[in-house]
Amino acid sequence: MPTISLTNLTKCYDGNTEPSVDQVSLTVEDGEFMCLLGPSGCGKTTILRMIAGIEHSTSGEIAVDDLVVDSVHQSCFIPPEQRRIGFVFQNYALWPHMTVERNVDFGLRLQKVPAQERKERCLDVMSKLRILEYADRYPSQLSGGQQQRVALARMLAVNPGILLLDEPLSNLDATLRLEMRAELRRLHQTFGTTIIFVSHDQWEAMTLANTIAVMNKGQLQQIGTPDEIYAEPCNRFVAEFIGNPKINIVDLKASAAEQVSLANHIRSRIATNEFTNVCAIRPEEIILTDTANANTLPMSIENIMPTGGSWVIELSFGDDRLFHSTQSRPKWREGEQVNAYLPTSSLHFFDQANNRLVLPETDLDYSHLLLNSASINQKHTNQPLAKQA
Ligand SMILES: Nc1ncnc2c1ncn2[C@@H]1O[C@H](COP(=O)(O)OP(=O)(O)OP(=O)(O)O)[C@@H](O)[C@H]1O
Repeated sequence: MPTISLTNLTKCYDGNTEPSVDQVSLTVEDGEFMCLLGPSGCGKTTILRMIAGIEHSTSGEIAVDDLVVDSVHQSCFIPPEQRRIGFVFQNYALWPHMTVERNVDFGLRLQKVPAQERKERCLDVMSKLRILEYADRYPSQLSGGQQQRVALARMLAVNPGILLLDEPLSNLDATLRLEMRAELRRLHQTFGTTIIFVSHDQWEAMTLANTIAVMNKGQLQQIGTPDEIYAEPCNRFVAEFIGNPKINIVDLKASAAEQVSLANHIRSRIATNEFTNVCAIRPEEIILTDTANANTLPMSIENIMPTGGSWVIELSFGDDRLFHSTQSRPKWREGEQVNAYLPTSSLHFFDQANNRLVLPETDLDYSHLLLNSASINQKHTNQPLAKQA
């Protein structure tokens, strides 16, 4: 299967002041399942359309294996039909007057594949996608998920080296989406096709892709495995975009020196420097305990929100709010005090330009913050916390 390389790929639509895709460079390896992930309007579909050849680039280059398929600089543009790339759109546009089998057969007929081979390939792909029993039905007689599978079958029948999927699950309900995700994973394992998948749904991207490319405002932010992107976001945008509930952000520069705040205590325990702007911690990384120790901070439980199988707990410390998430039923009630541990290794730091900073490892020792409930009740008075000996 082919490899796709984008080098400084840029697209400026006529009349727009900002590029929709801005100097994007990435490689999609043979057999990889990559997801382009980012908020609406960040340029994901435009990249897909340029790879398919439906849109011309403004500058930069697209190569499939060693063959340049789009480069203004080299005056080269290979038309879509010669790229061996299949494209499944958000609305999968089946031919309404053709049966399922005729729809699946469509691309093979265009390629003038002999009748017997066409029949065999259609049967094979319909059976793999479990739509054989609907072969004689028309699209209007199928559910959304079944139509989706027909659209995929139509693409796979022509055996494209590369499959481009533009939010193909966006029109489906939650149950069907889940089924189709499993279907897509199976499909990728069975056919080994190189897939580029566009989504603005981080859950979809994390569960499906081998590699995620996070985009924002036309620019590539980070590329890596789902684990890498989650565990080591390269900037604040990626940290906040990935993760549900969202990562907690503590502005290290916001509070006055004498204020009771997480910022002050993190700053007093970690060797931050003048570049350190914000600290972040994922909700599930906060550990809550009954017993205070040298490494815990006293917090109040403001809210406990069940989300079905897990819980989100809103905590307060002084004027700061943190969200904790857990899959264990909380044993505390709203209004109670709890001790929170923020492991040093779970803290992320970002500079003024919002880029990730790696600070020297320091133990977060909160021993001077071991407060009794009386002192935590002072939280809204902005009194400095008494240090324990
Ligand atoms: N034909 C066009 N002419 C002018 N601007 C366009 C055109 N197509 C897209 N754009 C602009 O380019 C930017 C990127 O659009 P694109 O559709 O690639 O984003 P996206 O990340 O796929 O968004 P979504 O998730 O909403 O589909 C947007 O600001 C959009 O308005």
